[in-house]
Amino acid sequence: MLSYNTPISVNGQNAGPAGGMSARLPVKSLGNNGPVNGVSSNDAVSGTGRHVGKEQHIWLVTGPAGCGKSTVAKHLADALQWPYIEGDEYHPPANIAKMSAGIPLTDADRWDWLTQLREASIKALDQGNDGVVLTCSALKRKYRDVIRVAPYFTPNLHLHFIYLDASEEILLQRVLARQNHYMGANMVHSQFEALERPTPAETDVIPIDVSRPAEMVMADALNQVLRTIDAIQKDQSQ
Ligand SMILES: Nc1ncnc2c1ncn2[C@@H]1O[C@H](COP(=O)(O)OP(=O)(O)OP(=O)(O)O)[C@@H](O)[C@H]1O
Ligand SMILES: O=C(O)[C@H](O)[C@@H](O)[C@H](O)[C@H](O)CO
Repeated sequence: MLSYNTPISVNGQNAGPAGGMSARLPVKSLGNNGPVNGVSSNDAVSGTGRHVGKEQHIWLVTGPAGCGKSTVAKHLADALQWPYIEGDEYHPPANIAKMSAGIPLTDADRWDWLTQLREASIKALDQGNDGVVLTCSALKRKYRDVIRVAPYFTPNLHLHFIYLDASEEILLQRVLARQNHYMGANMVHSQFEALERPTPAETDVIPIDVSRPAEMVMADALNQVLRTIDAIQKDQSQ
């Protein structure tokens, strides 16, 4: 029986770094809904945006608290003019209360949140966007597998993860320096305890070293995204 504790094999989603970076945005018709927090459904077009032969992309920016998910995801969404979904905004109040109190979330606390994020990204694509960028810690392999269900039965939908990699010490410094956030520095260690770094077998994950300055990280992430999309476009046109 398939359970959330059983990693699902990933087939054919080769989103790893690829050659042929384009100087232009590689997507022919970029969606123009602009960055939004909390994508609402649009019944008039729901279901008509997908399955029409164009390539669509979900980019999930992942990593522990303070690694720079929001910073990178906003940059990508702005550059690509795609909707931006902030994963933290989808946590139920009970999860926020727990994290604010310094209590790490459990698997049970995260399942519905992950499913909602997956559904929200699909809604954004149903609205006709060519892609969507979302943030989600996705600390464990089985959490990433929940999102990996999104492109099932939809060959033109491509799911990619960016994993923002830095040491616990660096993230502790960044969270300590941050003001007015429910996730306190006391939570950073528990994030690393839960973390299962993506392995090379997870070929849909692009790791990015975020010990570097933010501008360098954002530029690297955008380059990797453009190269990956470009490679897929070329592959499809052959
Ligand atoms: N490469 C970087 N170098 C230095 N500081 C950074 C870098 N990236 C992000 N920051 C800063 O680190 C802090 C955390 O960044 P950000 O909020 O983007 O992380 P996050 O992963 O979304 O955090 P959380 O999941 O806890 O909401 C912010 O103050 C941000 O300005
Ligand atoms: O899975 C989790 O434990 C949570 O998603 C956290 O990672 C926070 O929501 C996020 O990082 C904000 O600090």
